[in-house]
Amino acid sequence: MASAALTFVRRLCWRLPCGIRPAQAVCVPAIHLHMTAATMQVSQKDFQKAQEQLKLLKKDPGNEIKLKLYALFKQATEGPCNAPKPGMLDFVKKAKWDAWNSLGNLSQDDARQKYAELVSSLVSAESTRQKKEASPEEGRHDGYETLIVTTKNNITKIMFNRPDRKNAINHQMYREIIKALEEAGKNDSTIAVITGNGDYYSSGNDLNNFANVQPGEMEKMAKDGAVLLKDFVGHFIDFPKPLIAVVNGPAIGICVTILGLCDLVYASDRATFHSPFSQLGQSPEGCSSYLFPKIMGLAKASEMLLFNKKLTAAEACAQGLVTEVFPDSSFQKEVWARLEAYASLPKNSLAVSKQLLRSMEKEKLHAVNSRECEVLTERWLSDECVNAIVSFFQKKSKL
Ligand SMILES: CCC/C=C/C(=O)SCCNC(=O)CCNC(=O)[C@H](O)C(C)(C)COP(=O)([O-])OP(=O)([O-])OC[C@H]1O[C@@H](n2cnc3c(N)ncnc32)[C@H](O)[C@@H]1OP(=O)([O-])[O-]
Repeated sequence: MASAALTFVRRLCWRLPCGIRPAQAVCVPAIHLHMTAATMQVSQKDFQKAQEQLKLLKKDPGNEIKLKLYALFKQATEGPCNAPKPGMLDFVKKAKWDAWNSLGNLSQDDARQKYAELVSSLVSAESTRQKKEASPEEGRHDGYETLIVTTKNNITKIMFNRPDRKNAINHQMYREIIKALEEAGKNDSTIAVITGNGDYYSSGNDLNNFANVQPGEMEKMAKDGAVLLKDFVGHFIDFPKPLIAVVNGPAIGICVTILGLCDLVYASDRATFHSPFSQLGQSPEGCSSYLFPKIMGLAKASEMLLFNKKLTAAEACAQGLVTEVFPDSSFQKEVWARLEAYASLPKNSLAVSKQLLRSMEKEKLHAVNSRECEVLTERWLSDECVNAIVSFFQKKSKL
């Protein structure tokens, strides 16, 4: 059962990003009769230009936008949805049909207009992003695709940088975080800071990590995943300098549990803390099964780790997981001013003091990490876990 369901996930993941290519996949039929020749010409020209521009986009705009484009294209070229509704189990066709059908009686002229506007906003967002990337931030480290890593004013900042995926952590990002921690541990910086780019801190493990699994390779996927996770958490346990989490928005799963291994956690009042392991058929990691009861007491830890309770920033602070909460409007300014002051303190004194606070627990934490990864290896092969992931990809469940 588990393997059949994952095969389905693989099919969906392959088809959703590539399957909806509005400008390329659907040919443009004859122009509409109810418009005047002049409006028709201008609108049709813009519409065709938009289709050409769409093909030139370098970055995948994501399934939601692709569905919108698909729907507007169909409406613009064929009018209101007249196709028969696909069966419930044909998820991709159903998502496309729903998007088209949701446009109701929008006129073809308006659909063309909206299509052109949407493409224009995507083109301009891409051009802004490219300009930003062309003038790299001072002190930026090379060699990262999923992170922005900089060292400035004695601070190495490791920023999750997949904002269009809510900073979900894919395999590449796990490996890059490991590399960034190794660099930050050895370089001249006094402290290291982890934060997120965009509205989320991170939505946790990227569920696509489970998607591209061939039938018969599930056990290998689970074992390899556990090896990577153990190494990832191990680098947090062994990190030699003060490590500070700047939680700019909602945090989910693995990026919540590893907060217990950070030395300070500063949070915006927009942040939330959610570790929905049983909901996903999984189990706690990041040493949270040991550290959360120590930090907040067994009763509160159980509410979070067994029963998926999502905490507000204020609740997380009251329970000791977060050091201090700041209003979102002044969050970056206040926190970075404070961090710059900390980073001017004597570097070696901070490092040895951190070791005094943490070193007695290190052996225990590595043992907990190993055990948590063993349990997760089994969980990832369970029907409970596979069904939860399939359900996410069917868009039936969001947290
Ligand atoms: C390894 C050890 C064990 C780990 C444990 C954990 O971390 S457990 C915790 C595991 N984490 C979860 O279970 C969280 C699952 N995610 C969610 O429940 C929701 O996405 C949300 C509540 C985070 C944001 O809802 P929203 O309506 O504000 O935004 P949106 O949904 O439109 O998101 C934009 C795009 O990003 C995509 N994307 C986002 N996160 C993930 C992800 N983790 N994975 C993959 N994709 C993800 C999303 O599909 C969408 O893509 P599309 O359609 O444009 O191609």
